[in-house]
This record gives sequence, C-alpha cells and structure tokens, in this order.
Amino acid sequence: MQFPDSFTARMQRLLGSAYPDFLNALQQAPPVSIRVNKAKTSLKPELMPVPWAEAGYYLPERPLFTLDPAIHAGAYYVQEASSMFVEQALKQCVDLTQPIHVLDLCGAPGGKSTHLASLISDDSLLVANEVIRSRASILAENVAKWGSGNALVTSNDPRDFSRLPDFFDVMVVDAPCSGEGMFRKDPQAVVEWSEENVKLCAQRQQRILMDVWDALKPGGLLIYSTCTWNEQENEENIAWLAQQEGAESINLQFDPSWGVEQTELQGVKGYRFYPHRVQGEGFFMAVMRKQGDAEEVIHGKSRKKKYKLTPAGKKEKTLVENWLEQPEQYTFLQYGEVISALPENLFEAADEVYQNLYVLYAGIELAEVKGKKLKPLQGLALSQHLNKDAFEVADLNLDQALRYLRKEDINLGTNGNDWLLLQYNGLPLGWAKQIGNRMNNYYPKEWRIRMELPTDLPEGVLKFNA
Ligand SMILES: C[S@@+](CC[C@H](N)C(=O)[O-])C[C@H]1O[C@@H](n2cnc3c(N)ncnc32)[C@H](O)[C@@H]1O
Repeated sequence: MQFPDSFTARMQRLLGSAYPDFLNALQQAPPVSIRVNKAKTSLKPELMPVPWAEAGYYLPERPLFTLDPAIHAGAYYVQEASSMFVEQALKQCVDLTQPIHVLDLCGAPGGKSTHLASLISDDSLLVANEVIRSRASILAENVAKWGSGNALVTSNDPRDFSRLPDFFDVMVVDAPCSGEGMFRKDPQAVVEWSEENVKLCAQRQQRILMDVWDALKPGGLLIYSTCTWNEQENEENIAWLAQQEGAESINLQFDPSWGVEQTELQGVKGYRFYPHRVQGEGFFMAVMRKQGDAEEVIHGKSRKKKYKLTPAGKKEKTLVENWLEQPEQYTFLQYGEVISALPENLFEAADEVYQNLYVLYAGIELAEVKGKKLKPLQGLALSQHLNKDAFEVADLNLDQALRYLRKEDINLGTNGNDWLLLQYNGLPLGWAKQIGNRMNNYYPKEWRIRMELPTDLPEGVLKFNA
C-alpha cells in the first residue's frame, strides 16, 4: 500500500522508531470483532475478549455475517474494536444507574448507538442522530434490531440541536473525518485522503462541536472521537474547544497492557489507538466536561402544555398491553396508524425531541391499526421487552430462517389464521401471517437478504442460546 508523502512524514514524526511496526501492522488483515447484545442472549462466547468492552469479542476470521440469522435478530453487532473504548468514558465518568439523556450525534450505521443503548439504564433516553437521510434509515434499522426500546432515531443537522438547550447529560460526537485509521480496511480512504481534506474535516468538526455545544447540560460530558491520526482533527480541535468553552479535560484510567496511547496538548488529554499496539483500527477519543453544575437543570420539566405525542386510545392500549413484558413501565402512543411504547418516565423528554427534531423511529413500534385489527410490527418482534407468551411461536431451522429473511414464502406445515412469531435458536426474527395452511411473510422488504443462498450453509458465527 502506497501512502501520500505528507501522511508518511507525519506518522514518522508521531511514532518515531515504532513507525516500521506501524507500517507492518497496516499490511496485516484487520481484526474482526463483534459486540454481543446481552439483553438478547446469555451467551458467553469462547472467544478472545476486547479488553475495554465487556461484551466485545474478537473472531478468528471474518465469516459471511449475512448468512447468520442471529445478526439479523440483533443478537450481536459487528463493530471495530478500538471504537468500543467509548464504554470506558461512560463507565468511568457517568452514573449509569440514573436516568440520563444521551445524544449520539453522528450515529450511522449505529455501532456507538447500539453500544450506548446497552450501557445506559432502561429509563434513560438515547437520541441516535444521523444527518444524511439514507444513512439515518440504516441507523433506525440497527437501533430497532438492537431492541432497547428507549431510543429515538432522528435525522437532523447538528445546528438543529440548539433548539434543545441544556438537554443532554452525555453527547457522543463521532465526527466525520479524513479516515486515516481506516486505511487498512478501506483502500479507498487512502485515495480520497489529502492535506486539504484534513483541513476541511478539522474545520467541519469545529463547526459541528459549536453547533451542538448548547444542547449539552452544564456539567455534561462530551465524548469526541474520530478514526484518524492527524492532530488537527484530534488534539488540536479538543484543545481549541477547551479554550473556547473552558471545558475540562477528563482523564481515564486503564491498564497499560491495553496498548492505548495517551496524549496531551495544552493540558487536554486524548487517547490514541494504533494497529501495531492494539488489535483494532486507528481511533482517537477525548472526554470533556462542560463547565457548570448539572444540578441546575431539571429534566422533564416541559414549559409548554401542548404535547405533540398522542397517547394511544384505551381500546388499542388494551389490545397491545400484554405484548410487552412489564407493560406498566410504558406509555403507549399512537401516531397515524402506528402504536408504539416508550418508557413512561421519558414521555416529556421524548415529546421535547418530537417538537424540535425530525424523528424517524421511536421506542418500540408495536402495531399498525388495520381497521378493527392490529398488525404486529417488526420493532416488537426484535424488542428486548417482547412478551413471547402473547404469541404463537414457530422455530425455524437455518435454511428456513434464511429463506424467511430473504422474504421468500416458507411452509412450516402449520394451519391457522393467527400471527406467528418466527424465531431461530430462540431469537425472534419477525412475523408471518397464517392463512389456512399458507403463510404470508411480513419481514420488512428493505431489510431482506438480497444475496443468493449457497447450497452449503455455514453454521452461525456463534452458538446463541437466548
Ligand atoms: C464516523 S461516522 C459515524 C459512525 C457511527 N458513530 C458508528 O459508530 O457506527 C460519521 C457520521 O457522520 C455523518 N456526517 C457527515 N457529515 C456530517 C455533518 N456535517 N454533521 C454531522 N454528521 C455528519 C456521516 O454521515 C457519518 O454517518
């Protein structure tokens, strides 16, 4: 792999005598890692753990993930290991037992959003945002598959968040960057790299940070990250923010054997990931605390009386209530034909988000009203809070599961007129409607597997027991 001269010169300056090791690591195959959804599976895989992430594991090789139904069920997410370091910032700096408001500003495809969803409490709110609409749909899909039920997926420009002053306790800005850390995984990133682009990225990152800063509560935490190594987009930007806003740099504690490199510029600390030191791609992260006292801001106090969210009708609520475990913890909402559920304590905060942002997906989408009947929705099938006992459930083998996920007609030899929840290894995949001895496949068209199935189907990536 040939790198631009100025990139090489900078990396030589940054790494000194370790530069040949770095170069050598860039020629190796990138490690493959996943993060397991512990709310969906009790499995502890016999795999090497990612040291800084409780549910992170390395795989010995890259399987054909598409052919593993468990990934479609949201039982795990394929995520680059270095970026799982965000977990350390959350665990070390935030009381995760308390209800908090968290923003993942640059969210698609959803690695950090699904990770955050696993770390925060059920009564905390996650706003997973992605400005680019087509990418926001992918984010919504991954958030729905993860199934936490306390996330809102929005598609807004960072500047729109100024409409929510002092709203978030934690903000993750995983900024669009020049992508040097992805050179090994994505040769196109090398082609697109230039000093000019580094400069443009750094300026755009400053703009993004300024645009969202007001939405962070006094005393709130900013987790800033990029997948690049140049200082302009990393330490220099964070030092600039500290100077502009008087934000305090937060120091993280970790085992030196992890290989994470700590840097400091003007008293501001950053954490660097290099492929010759960690099993992961290039990554940078810094943690800052906004000045002020968090106690000054009271959550959930709405200044307005008129809500945008509409509670579901009594009749509809009664019909869907037992579809969730612990329904008493939810408020049931209806917009148009869709009935959804949100943790009850999040109603005010979610309404505030609805008043000010474009919301694509919210909470648990439970059902669509079809005349006098209700059609269960995909969000319910994949929810961590689904009450399976409320439905007729059918187990699929690997071949049937993949055909179902391809949206093919499958025949299980059943007879009836009910909705069927289809599952693989105990993991719900979606719905089918029985019509006598036929069955209609209700898997979402946009999510379907498009590849042809091989004749020899591989085993799943992991043996999941739900
Ligand atoms: C590094 S990626 C995010 C990866 C994601 N956090 C994850 O863990 O899966 C950066 C994201 O920022 C989005 N983006 C691009 N321009 C942006 C802008 N001006 N403001 C905010 N986000 C932007 C990109 O579309 C992209 O999805």
